[in-house]
Order: sequence, then C-alpha cells, then structure tokens
Amino acid sequence: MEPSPENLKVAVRVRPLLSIDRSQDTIVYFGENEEIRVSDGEHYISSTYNKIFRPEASQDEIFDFVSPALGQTIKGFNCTIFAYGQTGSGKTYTMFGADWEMNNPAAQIYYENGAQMRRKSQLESIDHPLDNPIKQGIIPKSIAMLFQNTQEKEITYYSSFLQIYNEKIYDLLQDPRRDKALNIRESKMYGIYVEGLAEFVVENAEDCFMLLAKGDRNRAVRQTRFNHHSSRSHTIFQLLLERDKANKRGVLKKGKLNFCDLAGSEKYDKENTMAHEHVQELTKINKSLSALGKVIFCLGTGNATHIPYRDSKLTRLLQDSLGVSTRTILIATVSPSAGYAEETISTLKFADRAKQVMVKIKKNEISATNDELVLKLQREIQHLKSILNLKRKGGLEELNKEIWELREENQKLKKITNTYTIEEVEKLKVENKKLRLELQHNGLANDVEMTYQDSDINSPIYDTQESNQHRRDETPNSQKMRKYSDFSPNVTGAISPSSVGHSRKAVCSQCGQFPPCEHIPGSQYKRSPPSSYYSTYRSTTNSLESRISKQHSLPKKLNIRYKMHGYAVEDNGVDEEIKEQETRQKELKQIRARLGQLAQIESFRKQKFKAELEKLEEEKRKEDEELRKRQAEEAKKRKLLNEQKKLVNTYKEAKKFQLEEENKKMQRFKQEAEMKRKKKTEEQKKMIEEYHAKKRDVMRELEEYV
Ligand SMILES: Nc1ncnc2c1ncn2[C@@H]1O[C@H](COP(=O)(O)OP(=O)(O)OP(=O)(O)O)[C@@H](O)[C@H]1O
Repeated sequence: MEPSPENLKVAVRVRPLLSIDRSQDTIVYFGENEEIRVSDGEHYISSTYNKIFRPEASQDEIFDFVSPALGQTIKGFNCTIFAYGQTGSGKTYTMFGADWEMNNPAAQIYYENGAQMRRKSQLESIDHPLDNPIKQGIIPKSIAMLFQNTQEKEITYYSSFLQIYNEKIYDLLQDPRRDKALNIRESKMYGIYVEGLAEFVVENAEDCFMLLAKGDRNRAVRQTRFNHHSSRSHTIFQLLLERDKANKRGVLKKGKLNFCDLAGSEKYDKENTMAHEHVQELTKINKSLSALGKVIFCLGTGNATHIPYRDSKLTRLLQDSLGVSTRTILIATVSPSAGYAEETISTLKFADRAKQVMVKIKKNEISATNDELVLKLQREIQHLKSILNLKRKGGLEELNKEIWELREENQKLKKITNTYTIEEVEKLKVENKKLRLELQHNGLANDVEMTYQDSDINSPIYDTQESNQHRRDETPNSQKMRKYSDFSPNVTGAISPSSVGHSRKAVCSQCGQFPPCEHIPGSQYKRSPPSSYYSTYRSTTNSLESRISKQHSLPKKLNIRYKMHGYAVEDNGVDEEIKEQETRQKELKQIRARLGQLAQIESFRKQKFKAELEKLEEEKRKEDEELRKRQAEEAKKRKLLNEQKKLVNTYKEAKKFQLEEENKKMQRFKQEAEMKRKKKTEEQKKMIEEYHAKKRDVMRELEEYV
C-alpha cells in the first residue's frame, strides 16, 4: 500500500532572556492556538506551528512533543529530529541538555574574557546533565526511553556520531583530530550512509551516554559574540535499531533515529576582527544552512523538479529525512531578545517553509531471506570470527595448507545464499550478536583494524602531560565530569603486523607478494581480496601500526562495525545439485566450520595489505624527506638571491646618490660660470660706455678748439 504523506512537524522553542543577550527587551509575544508574534516597530511576523514552547517550558515538555514519533522507530519507521536556530538560541540545550557545556568546556577556558562566562571550577560543581533527568535534552531522554521500552525485545542497537565541520564529515567517536574526512555513499541496502563511519553495538543507555559524551568532547566549539560555547559544526547522533527475529510474515524490521544539532547561523562581526578560522567556519555554516533553506523551500513548493540536495553535505545526509520515508521533526529555537529581531524572524520564516514540506513515511522492512542481507550477515560473521580465530590459534601458519580448499567452499557459500530459510537467517543474526559479545567479554580487539586514540590527548583543554597531571590531581567533581568520557574501544589483543606471519615469510621473488601465491608450493590462492576488505581498511589506514602498538589499557566497552562500500556478490547462480534440502544442510554445516578459516585468509590478505601500506608509507616518508631537502635548498637559494638583490639595491642607491651629487655640482659650476660671464660683460659694457663718453668729450673739446 502506498504510504500516505504527512507534514513535517515543526515546533518553536523560545528560550528565556539571558544576561549575555544584547538587549534585555523582549519582542516575542504568544497568542492562542500555538501562535507566536514578533514585533518591534520595524519588524512584524505572526505564525502558528504544531507547538510553541514558552521560555518557562521544561525539558520534559519538549520531550513529550517528540516522544510519540520515537516510539514508532521500534515498529520500523525512521525518525529525524533536528534543531535549527541562530547561534546561542538553545539548540544544544534542547538536543543535549542544560549545562551541556560542562561536557566540553574548551571554549570557556580558552576565552577568559567574558563577564558572564562560567569558569571550569564552577562547571565542575554542577551536576552532569546526563546524571540529571531534569536537565537532559531530547537525545539522552530518547535513549533512556528506547532502552526502557525495548528491554524485553530482541533488538540490536548500533550507534554512531558524526560532525560536519567546514563542509567535511568526521567521525566524532574515532577521529578527534579531524584527520580523515569521510564520504557519503548511497546503496540499496543502506540508503544514504557515511562510508567508514564507526557504528558501535550498544547494549544499554549507559553505553549510549558514554558515546554521546565522548563524541561531544570532540566537537568543534568556539566562543562567538552571543554564545561562549558555540557549536561550530553540525552533528548527527544516530541510533539504529535492528530486530533480531523476523515477524510472522518473515520480515525483519529496522528503524533509524537521527538527532541533528545544527551549528548556529551567525552574522559577520564588523566591529570585532574575527579570526580567519572563525570567518571560514561562519561562511561554511551559513552556506550549508542556506542550502538547507533552499531544499526546504523546493520541498515546500511541492512541485519543484529538482531538489538541490547535493549543494551541501548536510542536505545530502539529511536527504532521506527531508522528503522521503522519515518522520521528521524540526525544533526551531529563538531568543526573545529585541537584539536579534532579524535572526528570530528569519528562523520563523524557515520554520514556516518547513511546515509545508510533505513526507511519505514507510516502514523499513526487509525479507529475512533477502540475499544481500544474508551476505551482509555472513560477512560480518566472517570478520568477527577472523578476529576470534586469530586470537585463539595465534597465527596464520596452519592455514596455508588449506587455502585452496577454502576457495572452493567460498564459491559454494555464495551459490547457496539465496536458498536460506528464515530460521537460518535468524540463527546467523544470533550468531553475529553472540560473536560480538564473545569478543566483548574476552576483551579482544573489536576489530583487527580498528584502533582508537584517546581523545583526551587531543582535547583542546589539556596536552598529554597536563592531562596526566590533571587526572592525578582530579577532584571528585572532575572525576564526575570524566565519567562519560572514559569510553575507548580497547586494542588489547589487536594483531600487530610483526606477529602474524610476515616476519616469518619472505616476499615471493616472482610476484612480489607474501606466500601463499601461485609460485610458492602448497598454496593455490591468488584471488584478490574482497572489496569490503579494502573499504574497511580505508577507514583505518592512518598510521595503523603505531596506533596498534600503543596498546591502550583503557577498559573495553563496545564492539564496532563499519558500513562497507561496494561488496558485491560475484556469482549468484543457483546450483541445481545443492537444491536438495539434506545436501544443503550438510554443506551448510561444513561451510560454517570453514567460515572461521576463510576469515583467517582475509586476515592474511590484510597483513599483506598492511605490508604494502607500510612500504607505501616508507616511500612517502622518503619523498617527504626529499621534498623537505629540496625546499630547504630552495629556501637557501632564495635567501642568497635576496641578499644579492639587497646588495644590488644598495649599490644602485649609492650610484644614484653619486650621480645626483655630480649633477648638483655641475649645475652650481654652470651657475657660477654664467654669473662670471655676465659680470665680465657688464664690466666690458661699462668700459665701452666710458670710452665713448671720453671720446665724445675729446671730440667736443676738439670742436671748441677748432
Ligand atoms: N531554554 C533555556 N533555558 C535556559 N537557558 C537556556 C535555554 N536555552 C539555551 N539556554 C542557554 O543559552 C546558552 C546558549 O545555548 P546553546 O549553546 O544551546 O545555543 P545553541 O543554539 O546551541 O548555540 P550555537 O549554535 O552557537 O551552538 C547556553 O548557556 C544555554 O544554557
């Protein structure tokens, strides 16, 4: 049945006036039937929404508004809740909770110039919002509710947390330094997803809280003019619920919950000089919010032929939520202060347009015998088993003999995937979960490739030494603050490259690969590794060995899976002979027994890949070295050239000065000569006149005499 469309739900939350607000006059008024008015003589807007929350509204009231949609996730519906509003208007307060800044107090400590700012010591004396349900925002309350309501149900939860900073996506749980930007992909199986984003299996609300707090500590924050602790990135905390058992129709349900706390829009501050980074953040934030506005506008008109989802990472990621198949709730947050009339009106206009958006909501159901699902489960099981097997057997050596057999088994495995029964798929799901738990309880690595850097090392507050010192000196209050930040997937038991075979075997002289290969006896195996292997690796290639060798001793908490891009079934043909039920069951048993070994092959390939990677890294290091040398030489040459230029300039100036002096001398000389010449002419003139006068006198005397 075609799902019926429904409007995007929109609520407006007006926060109380705060001392940091630039005006203490209010311009927001409330009418009946969820009406809100903004008027200050210059501006006017009036509109109604699904719900208006006044400044005195509690966190519980907000949660009551969203909770019915959350409950639907368990039934297989997706739900996205996002907070939109100007910087400092209360988005983080609404989504995460009151006093949430104590979870990541970096900005306050860094900028010690705000009068209203709470200092670290003050923050430490406050209850952590995750410990106090009254303070909790939508996300922690939703987590608590979901786990409470699904205690009896067989559901596996996966959780991930990402941020979009400067138009790049980063894993908040894996990448505190923002080293590796992730890409968005789209597939039939997952819809739109972020490749390489870590998804943690969470068993209870506490696990989720830890991820939430840990991830948030890695979020980019900065002090803005109107918020001492402004989030400078959009974040999406995702909770995926997957039913372990199929229903009577043989269908497996899953629901996805997205909590999106957008970075606040902000105007360029002409009065204060903003740091370059701040301007860059501001530009990117405003650009992505304007892309979101455009998308909402197009969706609101209802007849746009092209929706520009690809204009920003944010809209691309929210594509599923804005338009198709997801129940979406927008919470627009505003300040009542007269100082932000324009921003408040712009937020309300955005909310107005969002009201018009129609969404067709449909359940996420997948047939339990779906080929892709079965393959996905098998791959995950292989992957988990490989970790367990490697740990139990202590290496790959004995595998070399059996590799050629496994290749055949692998083919068979692929041929029979589309004849699985529901019960078998359910068993696979249970096996998958059991393996994860076994890994968890054994304290083994959650993923051979997966390692974790303690984000406290990278925290903007402490450097490593300070951090250690801080921990030694910490008070009960600071321990409380750290309670939610101590999660770190353990790497104890992770396989270091030198311990698993490569050190024992030399590279084949003909093909340059580690045995087994076609040239070294006893090994028939030469297929290239599945693409999933590479993609898993792609997500963690960053100085793997050094990270593994760190051997963190932090307590193991959760397991992890990565969404893998592009694994494909090479052969889906049905083998007629294995259609017989009994034979199939028998083969299935054998294959399951082989799965572990198959996984070990994968690990072997990974080791090979690792070695190649190291080689590449070494080459890169050498290239970098050469580049550095070249750059140093060039710098030296540049310096020499500059010195020579300086010398030439000095010489030129001296020459110029000399020429000017000579010119002046010459002019002086000319003037003197001219004066002398004039004087002489004058004297001669005078002498001639005297001569003529005398001559006239003599002539006159002569005439008189005559
Ligand atoms: N409803 C509320 N009641 C009391 N204080 C609030 C409320 N909403 C927000 N605040 C306070 O306002 C300040 C800014 O809130 P918050 O950090 O949630 O804003 P934001 O919209 O997330 O800002 P940015 O986009 O800059 O991150 C915080 O100190 C917060 O405690």
